[in-house]
Amino acid sequence: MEAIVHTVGTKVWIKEEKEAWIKGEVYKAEEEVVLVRTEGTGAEVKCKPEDAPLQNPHNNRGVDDMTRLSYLHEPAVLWNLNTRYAYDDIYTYTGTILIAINPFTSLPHLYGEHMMDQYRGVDIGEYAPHVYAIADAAYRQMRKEMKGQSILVSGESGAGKTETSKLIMKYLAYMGGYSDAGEQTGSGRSVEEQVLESNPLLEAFGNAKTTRNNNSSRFGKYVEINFNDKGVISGAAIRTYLLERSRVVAVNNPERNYHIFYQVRGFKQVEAKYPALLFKQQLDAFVQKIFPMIRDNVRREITPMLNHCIHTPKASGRTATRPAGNAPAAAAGAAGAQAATHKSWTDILAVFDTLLATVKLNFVPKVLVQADYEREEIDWSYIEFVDNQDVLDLIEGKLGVLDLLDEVCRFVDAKGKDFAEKLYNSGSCKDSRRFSKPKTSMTQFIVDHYAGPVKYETANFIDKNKDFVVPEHAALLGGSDQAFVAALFTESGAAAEAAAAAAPGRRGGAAKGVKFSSVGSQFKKQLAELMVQLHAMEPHYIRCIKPNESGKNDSILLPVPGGTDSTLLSTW
Ligand SMILES: Nc1ncnc2c1ncn2[C@@H]1O[C@H](COP(=O)(O)OP(=O)(O)OP(=O)(O)O)[C@@H](O)[C@H]1O
Repeated sequence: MEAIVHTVGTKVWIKEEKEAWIKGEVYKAEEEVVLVRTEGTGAEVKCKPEDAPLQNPHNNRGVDDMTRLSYLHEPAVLWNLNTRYAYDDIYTYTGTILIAINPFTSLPHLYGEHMMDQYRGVDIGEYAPHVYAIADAAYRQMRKEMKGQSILVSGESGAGKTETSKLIMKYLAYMGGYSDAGEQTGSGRSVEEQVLESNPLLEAFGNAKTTRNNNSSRFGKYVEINFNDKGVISGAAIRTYLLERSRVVAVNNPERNYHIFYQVRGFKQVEAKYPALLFKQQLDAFVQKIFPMIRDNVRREITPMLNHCIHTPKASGRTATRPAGNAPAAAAGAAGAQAATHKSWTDILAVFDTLLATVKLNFVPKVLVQADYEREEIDWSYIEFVDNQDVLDLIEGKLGVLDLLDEVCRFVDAKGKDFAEKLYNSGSCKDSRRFSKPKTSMTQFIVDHYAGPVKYETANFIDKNKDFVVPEHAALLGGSDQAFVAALFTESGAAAEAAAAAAPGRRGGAAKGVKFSSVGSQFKKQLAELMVQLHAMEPHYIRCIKPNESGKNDSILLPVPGGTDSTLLSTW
């Protein structure tokens, strides 16, 4: 860090309660202390020189690469992003990392073929920062070095990851299009068409309105696009991570269930009200129209299930397991008909998972199948991350938070407080400097993440971690006259696994040799797998930022001085 030199007249930043940082000018400077007059209010502030970071030379539009800032510190970064955002310059580089600030409004001048053309083959930095520039750099590097590239898109919920990923996919489809891959997949549609068409399908079954985002993806996504040696798309695969399945049966107002329920219900309402309008159109045709990529046989099996879900009588009373809103209430089933209810739920869960898997299978070219087999051979031993290691140890290490959660989940009557107690008493947690117990609570715990401490409420952890099907349900579905449903619970052996997994819990303790399936353990495995893949590729980074909580294209919400919000309460 360069020495901070303050003299009379030096332009600086001063921390302020409401605005986070305001501009000021030094009017008296001593070795240990400076006196600053703030801009606008004219307030006089006395502080240490290091608490008055220097302003960068005047520039009304900010800089498009933050490594060009003479002074790189929090107020400089915030000011730069804020200034650019005011001009709808939502993209900014920090070296080769792209920062993308959600505009919360359509900016058509930024996208489309004419813009793709502009960024084609052009080095990063030559034109204004753009997501196309990152996609282009990855594409060109792949061709030049003949090496796999990855683009990591990160950010909090509602920051714009999904939209950014779609823009990348469009760009890559544009660059690597015109293949004859339709023949290859046997679907009559080219791979790039299928890649793009997969988005509405995945969003229908995997996205829902939450308090943070009206179109929140409730699963992680890894999209793999393969190119041949001519740079033409030859195949694609989508791997999904941890779909939030509990949402299907339990949603809290004002959140909603998965979009598909509302889409199909909308169709049914129109059909009921205007039968003449729809004429001979059926739900099946509707599903085919909006999701052309679902194979005919799968669609024919899924459609009646969706129909059945929509028509299951409304649940009464059991709000805890009842989705909010009318449409998905059908998914909760009738309270009086418990078996039917469970059938509905598990049907839907099966549909969800299978649809996501179907999208994947539709794309998979033979090379990838082999890669999948090879994947099974990978040794999932611990992968070392240099950064953040102690938090990772705490969460996914031996006898860490996830291990202990699995232990507790093996007992049928376990409650959140039992889990909390286990954490408080376990050496691996209580001895970690990243772990603490809130003084007054017996159900919460705090993890000190790199961005600050987060308080977790354990109440829902147990239910959300269980990932097995009750044996009766597995048996019921395995015997279904719907071949599609039956196959899910017989061919894959899921029924046997589910029965085994559920058995110990039902006896009130863990049995020897039983394969226990939990969301936490899957998470660990999938993450390890992802890291192996990413390590083999050249990474590119895009950091998405949600500028404010209102979801409006007005301002960047500046952080309040004092750092992170230590009272944030998270549930899993
Ligand atoms: N580049 C963009 N242009 C216009 N609107 C955008 C853009 N990026 C994001 N948005 C808007 O912000 C909303 C939220 O973005 P998005 O769904 O991509 O967030 P996310 O990071 O994927 O969130 P989650 O983690 O909850 O899935 C979008 O539905 C869209 O309205």
